[in-house]
Amino acid sequence: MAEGLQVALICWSVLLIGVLRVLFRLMKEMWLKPARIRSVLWKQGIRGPPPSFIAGNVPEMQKIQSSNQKTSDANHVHHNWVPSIFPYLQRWEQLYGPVYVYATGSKQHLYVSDPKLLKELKLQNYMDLGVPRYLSKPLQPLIGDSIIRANGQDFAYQKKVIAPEFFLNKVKGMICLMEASAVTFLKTWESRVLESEEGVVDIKVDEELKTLSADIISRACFGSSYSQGNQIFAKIAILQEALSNPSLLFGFLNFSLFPTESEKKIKSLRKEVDALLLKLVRDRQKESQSGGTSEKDLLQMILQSAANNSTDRPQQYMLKTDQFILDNCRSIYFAGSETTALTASWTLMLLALHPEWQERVRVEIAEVCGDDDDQLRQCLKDMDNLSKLKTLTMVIQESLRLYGPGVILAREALAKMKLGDFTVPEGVHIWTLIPTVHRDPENWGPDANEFKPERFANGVSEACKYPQAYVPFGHGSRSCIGQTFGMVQLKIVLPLILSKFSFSLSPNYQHSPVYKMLLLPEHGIRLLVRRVQ
Ligand code: HEM
Repeated sequence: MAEGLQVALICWSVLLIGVLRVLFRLMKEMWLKPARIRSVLWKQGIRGPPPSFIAGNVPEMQKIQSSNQKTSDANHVHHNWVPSIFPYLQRWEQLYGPVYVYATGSKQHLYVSDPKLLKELKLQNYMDLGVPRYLSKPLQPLIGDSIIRANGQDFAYQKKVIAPEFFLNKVKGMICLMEASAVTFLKTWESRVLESEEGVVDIKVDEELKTLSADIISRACFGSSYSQGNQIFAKIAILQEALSNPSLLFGFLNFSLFPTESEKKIKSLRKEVDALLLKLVRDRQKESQSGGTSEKDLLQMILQSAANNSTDRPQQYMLKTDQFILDNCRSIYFAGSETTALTASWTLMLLALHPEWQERVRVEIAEVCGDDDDQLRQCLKDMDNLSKLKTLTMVIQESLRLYGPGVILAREALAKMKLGDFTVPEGVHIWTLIPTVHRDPENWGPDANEFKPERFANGVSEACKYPQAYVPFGHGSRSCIGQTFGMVQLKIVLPLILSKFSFSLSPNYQHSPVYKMLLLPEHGIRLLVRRVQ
């Protein structure tokens, strides 16, 4: 009997110790650690909205968001739409200045829009500063463990393998495919305009340019197998849509014990995509082994590069070359396709609003490349001619300032680090809202919310006081690896479009930029398209 009591006592004690340990761990993660981080930041003079226990500032964020009525005036397109997407970030910036701290649950975030600190952020080493793990985890079905999600040594390895495939010398080799794809695409617009009664058609240009951009990236990735690539990318686009939930940003997701319908759909789409991609990879490997491929597309380059760099490959990729390739193919489509299409679409919307700039760009294209269609096509294949398109470059730069598709720069301090005079504890997430820094009147002047491409006449360094705060492609070691590819694509596609068509806003256009991982036009960009006289 006494023995039984003893055993029961031991069991209860073990259970109690277990429960206490779990409680202590929860307390540490939910309260002590966040409180310590906040106190470190607080002692350095960094303030912010007071968080509540467990939820942090989430209730306040939801309250500000829901009280923020979206004003959309169909007759007036205003470029200061920023308060409508993250109103709390703006409100807190007004209250606490360009550097402040806030919390979502136990996660501590440092908001930074001070240009001097942006410069410091740019200089940080990738070992100290990476992409937030909680943020990239839900995107795993899309980006896997690719370069977009990798941190530390893993990131360094992936960047070494992939980034060189997007250097200028490689992009030069892709100009012909960009041009060919755009010319084929524009034939459909030509016949629609021709067949219309009054020579004008109302087109949702963002939807259609998305198809063009996907076709270009598919040709760049898969060469002659691009039509299979297009099918795969169409499925990836659905996957991306299924994952685009803005609340991912702050990690306050709905928790469910069982997989939801949407999670099941995401899983099965991912399986389908990977099976199709793997077939392409296998076919290519077989062709290579039989010495039968002369393809120089991205898939081939990544296959070769992955093989050549196998000695310094991190352990987790030793047995997973296939996974490495699949993850990066999905990621390149995700990062490169819609971003470029959106930039082209917002640029056309701005040019539709500003016919004088539309005409200036058209005149420049004629001056550099001549009026004839064939002449233009030849001219655009020469990189030197692309760099002569100064007015077009200014227009694209201004469009990226006001409507850059990338909205958030997010980082996580992977170790305790120095940021200017501040010490940032490990685990802090650092945020910059790109459209806010692109509209800072202190940096850009009182006309910061106006479309004025002339501000870029002498380059970015002369356009504003702090050029480091112009970040449409991000900054530092994590900046966009596809910047050259994207810019070259825009400088080929836009001249081909503008030399043939003129644009004005459709009466059906409703100006409503929204955030869904990228800056999207909620109701599409509807423009009236006519043949240039
Ligand atoms: C106009 C077009 C584009 C814009 C505005 C754009 C913008 C951006 C931005 C803002 C980032 C985040 C950078 C940061 O956090 O500092 C990024 C990252 C990235 N972009 Fe782009 N991008 C464009 C086109 C492309 C293209 C064409 C590709 C590939 C073909 C590409 C591939 C990537 C990749 C792989 C990353 C992740 C880099 C990393 O995590 O280190 N992007 N891009």
